Amino acid sequence: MKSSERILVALSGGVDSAVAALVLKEAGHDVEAAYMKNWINEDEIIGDCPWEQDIVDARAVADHLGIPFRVVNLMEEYRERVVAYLLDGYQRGQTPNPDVMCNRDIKFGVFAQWARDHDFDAVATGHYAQRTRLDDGTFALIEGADPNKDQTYFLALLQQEQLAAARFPIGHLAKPELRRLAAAAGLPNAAKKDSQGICFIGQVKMADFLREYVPDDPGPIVRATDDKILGQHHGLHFFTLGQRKGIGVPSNTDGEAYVVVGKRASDRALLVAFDGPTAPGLHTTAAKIHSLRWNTSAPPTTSTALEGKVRYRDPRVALTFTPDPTDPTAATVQFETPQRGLASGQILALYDGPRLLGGGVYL
Ligand SMILES: Nc1ncnc2c1ncn2[C@@H]1O[C@H](COP(=O)(O)OP(=O)(O)OP(=O)(O)O)[C@@H](O)[C@H]1O
Repeated sequence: MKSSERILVALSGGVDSAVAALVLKEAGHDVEAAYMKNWINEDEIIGDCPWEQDIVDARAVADHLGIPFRVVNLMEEYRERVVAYLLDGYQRGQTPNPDVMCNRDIKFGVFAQWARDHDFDAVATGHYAQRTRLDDGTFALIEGADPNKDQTYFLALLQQEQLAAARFPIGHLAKPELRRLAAAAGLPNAAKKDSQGICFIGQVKMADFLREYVPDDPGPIVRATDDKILGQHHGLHFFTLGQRKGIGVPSNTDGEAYVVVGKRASDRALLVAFDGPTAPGLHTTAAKIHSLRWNTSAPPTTSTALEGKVRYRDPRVALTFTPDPTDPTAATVQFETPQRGLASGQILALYDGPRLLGGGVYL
């Protein structure tokens, strides 16, 4: 790495990417900033999107740091790559992860290409992840130093070329320390609340988004244990395996709550059962994975003991990874302990200790 690089910081208006820009600037890099604009922000079909305020905040941070700022319009690419994937997944009854795909295809895809085209050496974000150079000159991605904030899960599908041109300047920081740095530097958004949820919908709830874009497709709510019809739902796409909230069927008198345990395509039935270790279909020890991508140059070629995060914020769990001998993008994983609610379309991130190796999608 050159001692001083020309780096484009993806500035969201939030405090994490603001401190990312600050850290790089203080390290002597030639730093510029860009806000990515996505289509949903522009359409403003649903609710109150904070994107205009985010741009104001991002610009104020850039001004404060004295770095150039622009808005990069990626609405078309976003619609094609992330929103289409999201809607298609939900329509097929799956649980897609737009954040992971946004990172793979937009931030470290078209946005990174935009940066290359404009002579930047790298793109930096405010993700809590640590990138280190290995002896062979390749890069490894290690969990963020703050265990409560680690975001490597969302970077599970990045490949080595993407890591090579990525920078994560805040990965070594704990959030309280980052806030202190932001305040000490007088960053105008030092006390701004953390954003929640997926990168393009902002504060909009996924259910509201789906109501707008996916037609209702009603069917029965059926108890899996005895096939009793308990009610009606508006569409299977509103539900995910393991979901308890918003099913619309009351608990029984013992206070046992219903949980989604499956979807039956033939009659569009939402299958539910009382939540617990014996709920049929809720817990699994084995899963098939497809669309695997690795950031390591040596992905496992035989059955290998690894760890995995089955969802963001879950701890790493032990598993045996067995590659499909005929398809390098497919595998089977066997978990040491049963895992709850592994929905088709969700992402499995694969780790060797704190090092993220890659990830794939549940079949
Ligand atoms: N609209 C956007 N424009 C530019 N960069 C963005 C945008 N949305 C997200 N990012 C980048 O991706 C990183 C992770 O995004 P995420 O939505 O998880 O935000 P976050 O962790 O709350 O960070 P921040 O505090 O910077 O918003 C951000 O730190 C930022 O670098």
